[in-house]
Amino acid sequence: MIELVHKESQWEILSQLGTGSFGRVVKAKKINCDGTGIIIDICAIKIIKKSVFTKNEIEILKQLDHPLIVKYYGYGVGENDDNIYIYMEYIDGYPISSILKKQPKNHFPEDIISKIVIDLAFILSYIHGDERKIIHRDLKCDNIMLVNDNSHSCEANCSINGGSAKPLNNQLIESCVCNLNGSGTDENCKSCKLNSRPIREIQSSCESCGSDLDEASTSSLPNTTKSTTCRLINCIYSVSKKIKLIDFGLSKGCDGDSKYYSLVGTSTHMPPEVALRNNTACRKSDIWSLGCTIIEMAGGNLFEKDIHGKPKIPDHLSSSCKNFIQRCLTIDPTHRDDIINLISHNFIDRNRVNEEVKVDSKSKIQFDDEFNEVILSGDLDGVTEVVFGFDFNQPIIPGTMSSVKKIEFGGSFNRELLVDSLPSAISITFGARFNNGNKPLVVGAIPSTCQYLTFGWTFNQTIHPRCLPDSLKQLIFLEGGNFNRILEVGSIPRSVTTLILGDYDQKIEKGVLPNSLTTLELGGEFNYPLEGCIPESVTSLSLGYRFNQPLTNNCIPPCCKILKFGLYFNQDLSPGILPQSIETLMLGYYFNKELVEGSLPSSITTLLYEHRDYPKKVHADFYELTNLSKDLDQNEIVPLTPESLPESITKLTIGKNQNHIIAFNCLPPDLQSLKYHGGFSRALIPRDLPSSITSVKLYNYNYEIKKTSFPKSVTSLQLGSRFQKFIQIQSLSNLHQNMRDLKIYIHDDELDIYNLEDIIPQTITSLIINGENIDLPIGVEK
Ligand SMILES: Nc1ncnc2c1ncn2[C@@H]1O[C@H](COP(=O)(O)OP(=O)(O)OP(=O)(O)O)[C@@H](O)[C@H]1O
Repeated sequence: MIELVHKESQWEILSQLGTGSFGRVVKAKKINCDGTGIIIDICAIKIIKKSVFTKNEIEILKQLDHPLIVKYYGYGVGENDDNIYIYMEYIDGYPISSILKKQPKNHFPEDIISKIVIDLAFILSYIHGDERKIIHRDLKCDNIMLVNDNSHSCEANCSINGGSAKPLNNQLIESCVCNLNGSGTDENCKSCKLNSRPIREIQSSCESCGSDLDEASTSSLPNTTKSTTCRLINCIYSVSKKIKLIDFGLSKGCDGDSKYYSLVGTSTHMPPEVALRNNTACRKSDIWSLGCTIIEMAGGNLFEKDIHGKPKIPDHLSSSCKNFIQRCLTIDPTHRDDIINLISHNFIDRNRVNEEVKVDSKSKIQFDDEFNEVILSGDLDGVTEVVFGFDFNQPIIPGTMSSVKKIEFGGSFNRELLVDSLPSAISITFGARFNNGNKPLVVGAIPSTCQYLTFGWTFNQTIHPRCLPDSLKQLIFLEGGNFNRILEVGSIPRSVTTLILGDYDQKIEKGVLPNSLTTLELGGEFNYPLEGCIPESVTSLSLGYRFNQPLTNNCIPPCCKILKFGLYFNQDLSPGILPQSIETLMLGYYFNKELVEGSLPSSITTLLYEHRDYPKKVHADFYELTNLSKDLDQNEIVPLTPESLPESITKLTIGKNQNHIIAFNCLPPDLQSLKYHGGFSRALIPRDLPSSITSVKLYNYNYEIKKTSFPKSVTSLQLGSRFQKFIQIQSLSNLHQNMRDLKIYIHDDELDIYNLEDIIPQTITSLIINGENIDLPIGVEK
């Protein structure tokens, strides 16, 4: 790393941007470029005392190059002082925590929260990704800057409200240079026009239109220049569409999911595993902080905790937003979603579509199921989202839906889609009976704006090359649907990243699937060799229940991370067949081949073994399957052995086949989560489970629980299932003191909760019995 000498004479300090616990940040201009290597003009400089400086922040920053992350330029050692100067991109904007303070009720509207969360999800997936493996460790509103993009003006926005618009001017609210010693603004400074205004305080009036931002305060501005609707966040959001993440001072690189013990971060946003220093902190610790950051943006009080120690989720949020937060706030990090899972959560997905859809207008029309009249010109002017009910089956006349960006048809619609009938649609979803009036789609019927296209069960028309637009990102033929036409090269546009081919039952020729694909699901019936047909770009591949073809070298794409086989797959997995990129592997119920050492790549962290999925069509075959499983002779079962499970596995799910017994004392050494649908043939003994394990689900275990049955690391336990009730209830009192979450299934007639009062350990903070949440402590109402 090149270490420069920071010469004060070369820099003109323009203003102070902020202070933090490690130092201060200033905006500065390079006035003398003399070959020091720094070529940027204006930048932000973080000034830190050498005594508290670690190279950590710069080691991390130099690995990052992302439009939503502050850019790092270099660092210098003070020529005449004992400071370190970190040169970074100057971000013209505000920390969103400051903007929040000026929002009514200190919260952002949910649509703005969702935009910020989408950006944060992209940032986290970038830093957490395997190429970088970086944990930020201090995610919070203070460290997220809302960027003010001066290339636009909010003049139009403000003048609508009668304001005297002027461009946003950041200089106005930065503190005077007299404050550069970091001691706070100098009230006596003659040149300081801002007097003792706190550093980077956001004004209480909108800078753009002068309107009062605080409803309660009285403004000296005449009424004519006041805008009641213009709020700073709206002004900024109308001119800026992005955030930037700053402050990597506490960040850490992690190898794989290496753990850490240090107590770092901000207490309000700190995940339990960091507070407990129990060495389970990992990339998912940022996910907890993400949940807290959303609560912060939604005006929640992070000090208000529920009985599990989780911050309370504000009531006013939508159910999908609440669910998203709940998933971030899962106590046990092994059960907490990672960012890849969260990106496909409907809070992000729905809003990602909506963000693109609701560019200008807010209007949505949902018709009743009985509505079935022709839409005439002018009926839907300005409407951006239309949802038709079940009965609607009228032709769409070109010119009647010019503003519609998102459209969903109900079950009956089966009219031919005419060219230009949906000229601006971004998302189109057809219902169950749609088959384009039983004619092939013509070029232009699906508009060149369309990015998300879903066909229902009936659709089965040839898709001619170039018939679908190059704008398309996601193409879905529903599972169990009829679509089964041979796809030609060019049928699937080169822009598509997600393709779900419902029940497709055709061989796929080389080159048919474009290289843009990252997610591919080949439906239930598909059972053809994969060789050459799956593009190398695919990172998530799901094969349907019927697939059972031998795998050849390189037939699985080399960067594939998620690989799912369905029910019937039972082919040799010789070492090297599966690429070293796979992190999640699902092997179906009938998989019964020997797994030798190296069969499963050592990149796997999650293994679902003997998985039994229930796609619609499988129901028809259910009896066939049940009989087959009965026919399996115990001797024919190939057991899992310690050699067959790579040490990298942290999550293991084993299916229902009771004969698949593994040597428990040889489970992978870092295993964190075990879900076992089968039954044990003996009681657990102390060395059965590794001491890394935190979550155990035993769907069919009926031995007495001993004090040593579970290692002290286990904090979450499920005993029994709906079909296999747990009967050794008295022995639950032997559960150790670290146990927090307990889920049990017992016979209803044994269920007198108050009898459990003396049995369930007091340390349990979450108790679910037969699917019901039980209020704790038990017996309080007695
Ligand atoms: N690149 C930048 N451009 C503009 N302003 C910045 C930049 N970096 C930091 N700031 C401002 O300076 C403040 C302090 O920066 P930062 O959070 O990086 O410092 P810190 O000493 O690490 O703080 P903390 O106490 O949160 O760890 C930020 O809240 C922000 O307002």
